[in-house]
Amino acid sequence: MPSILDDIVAAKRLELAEAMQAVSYADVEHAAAEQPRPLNLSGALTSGGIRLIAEVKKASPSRGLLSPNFDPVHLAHTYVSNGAAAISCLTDPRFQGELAHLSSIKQSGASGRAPVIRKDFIFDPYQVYEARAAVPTASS
Ligand SMILES: O=P(O)(O)OC[C@@H](O)[C@@H](O)c1c[nH]c2ccccc12
Repeated sequence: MPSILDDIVAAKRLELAEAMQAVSYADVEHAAAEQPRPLNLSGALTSGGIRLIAEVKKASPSRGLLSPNFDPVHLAHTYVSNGAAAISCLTDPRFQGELAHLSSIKQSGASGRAPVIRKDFIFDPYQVYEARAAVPTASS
């Protein structure tokens, strides 16, 4: 019997195929390579004391809508201002996440204050390049 993860991965494979139709592997790889060097995540998490990764998450399948007035940029800056060591941004549609949330957080300058990472079901390097590219590369 397929588990929920099997269903999610099947859906993700379709989403990935669509994204690759819209932006080629070579283009997303190139866009990622153009980005400035990211902040050091492992350094941010090992610099002493309790280090927290704060999550930008609008909703979840188990809990429903978590943040009705969801503002990813505002949330990210609030987290950093209050001491978060890093920001994790959900980009999966089952969590009402979008790649655009990650992009807007990065473009707001938050990624200069703390490392910003993509939280999603990652199984292809293309998705890592998408996360590095500043502009949304998929029709999300
Ligand atoms: O809010 P929930 O439904 O309890 O989910 C938590 C956790 O499973 C979820 O945040 C998570 C863990 N790993 C992931 C990978 C991708 C997307 C989401 C996730």
